[in-house]
This record gives sequence, structure tokens and C-alpha cells, in this order.
Amino acid sequence: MLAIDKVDVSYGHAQVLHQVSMEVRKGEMVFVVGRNGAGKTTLLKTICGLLSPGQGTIHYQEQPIQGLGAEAIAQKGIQYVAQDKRVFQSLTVRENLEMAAYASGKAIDTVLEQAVNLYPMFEKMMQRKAGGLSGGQREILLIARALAGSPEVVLIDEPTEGLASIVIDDILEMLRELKGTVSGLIVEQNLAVVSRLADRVYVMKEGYIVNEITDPAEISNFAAMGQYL
Ligand SMILES: Nc1ncnc2c1ncn2[C@@H]1O[C@H](COP(=O)(O)OP(=O)(O)OP(=O)(O)O)[C@@H](O)[C@H]1O
Repeated sequence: MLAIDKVDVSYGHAQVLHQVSMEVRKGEMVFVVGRNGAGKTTLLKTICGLLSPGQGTIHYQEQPIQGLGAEAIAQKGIQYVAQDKRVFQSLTVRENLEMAAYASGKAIDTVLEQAVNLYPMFEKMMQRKAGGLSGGQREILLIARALAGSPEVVLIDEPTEGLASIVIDDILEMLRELKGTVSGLIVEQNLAVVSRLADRVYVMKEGYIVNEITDPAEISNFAAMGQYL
């Protein structure tokens, strides 16, 4: 589905990704973990076309996409949910979803229904201003917006960052709902979340992939593996 091969990325003269290779197979939920500054956000921005790799290739459904630009890559079916949890605050939940429907060309009713399936509480929250939602609900709204165009792959940057543990459970539940319906590449520092959902984990350190874990037993023990971070 997505194959990243020996990708280097620099900001000016500062190289921050070195020979990064990874894959996401159809329906897989793949996690990237690593300390702050390891290059995780840079990786997602490179895949979705906000940054261009200096070297290496990124293939999506067997076609090269590196350097295509963010709009073209989104149209091909890769959606990116940034770390900042920024919704259109002065618009309602419904209006936020309507804008995503409009941008993707999907019927509004379908997008609203998908969002309620993802997070049933939205049904009663459609007229609320998105700025008044909790951090967790904003994150779920952003993911619902990203799913509006029925992408094949979602790239999600730190969905639980800064959230209280009770809200993290909501995100966990929502991601569990998503699992299998779309392929996911998710940056996440909460190892308990990773251990519950991951099909595959990549560990990044200082711009390099230093470990790939696919063994389910090892993944389910991942929360105890703080040494990787
Ligand atoms: N726009 C930029 N210009 C120059 N350097 C940058 C820029 N963005 C990030 N960096 C540097 O690139 C490196 C990787 O940053 P990146 O944000 O990708 O890491 P990260 O693993 O996502 O960390 P975090 O969890 O803090 O977001 C860091 O050293 C960071 O300072």
C-alpha cells in the first residue's frame, strides 16, 4: 500500500531523516515511536507531500509519489492529520464536517453518518461550536474530516498528545473502530495505546529507524519497553 525506501530529508543543510525505509500494508495500523526530535513529524509531512525527500522513494499503490505535492497526494487517497488539533473553531461540528464533505466531493449525509459511526456522541453535538469541544473530541473531529473522502491511508500525528487519560480511552476506542477499514501510519508516544493497536511498530532515533517490531507478543509487551524511547 505504502512503501518508503531509503528516504533522506533535510531542512536546509540540516539532515533530519536518514535512509528511512518502512511499509504499511493494506488495512494495517502501523505506529512510529521515538523521542521528541527523532523525525517522526518530518516523516509524515514528507509522505503527505508537505516536504520533499532529497533522496529515496515513496510508493503508494506501486506508484511513486515523492515530490508530487500535498494536494495531489491527498487526492490519491492519503490524508494527513497534523499534531496541532486545529479545527475551525467558530464553525459548528456539522459545518466542519460539511466543509470536509465539500472538499472531498462526498455527499454531506454520508460524511455526517460516517462521523457519527466513528464517534456516536457527535450525533448530539452537531450544532456545537467546534472551538468548545474537548481536545479529544477535536482530534476525533479532525480524523472524521480526514476520513470524509474515504482515503486508503491516514497519517495521524500524536492523536493522544496532551489529552487526559479518560479522553485517551475515547481515542483508543475510535482508532479500534477504524482498524482494518483504512490503513494507518500513526505517530504515538503513548506506548499503552501502541501496544493495544499496532500491527507493526517502527522505532525512530535521531532520524534513523533503529527497530521494526512485527511480533504480536513483542508488540503487546511494548508498553514495558521504555528502553526503545
Ligand atoms: N521547519 C524546520 N526547520 C528546521 N528544523 C526543523 C524544522 N522542523 C523540525 N526540525 C528539526 O528536525 C528534527 C526532527 O523534528 P520532528 O518534528 O520531525 O521530530 P519529532 O520526532 O516529530 O518530534 P516531536 O515529537 O517533538 O514533534 C528536530 O531536530 C527538529 O528540531
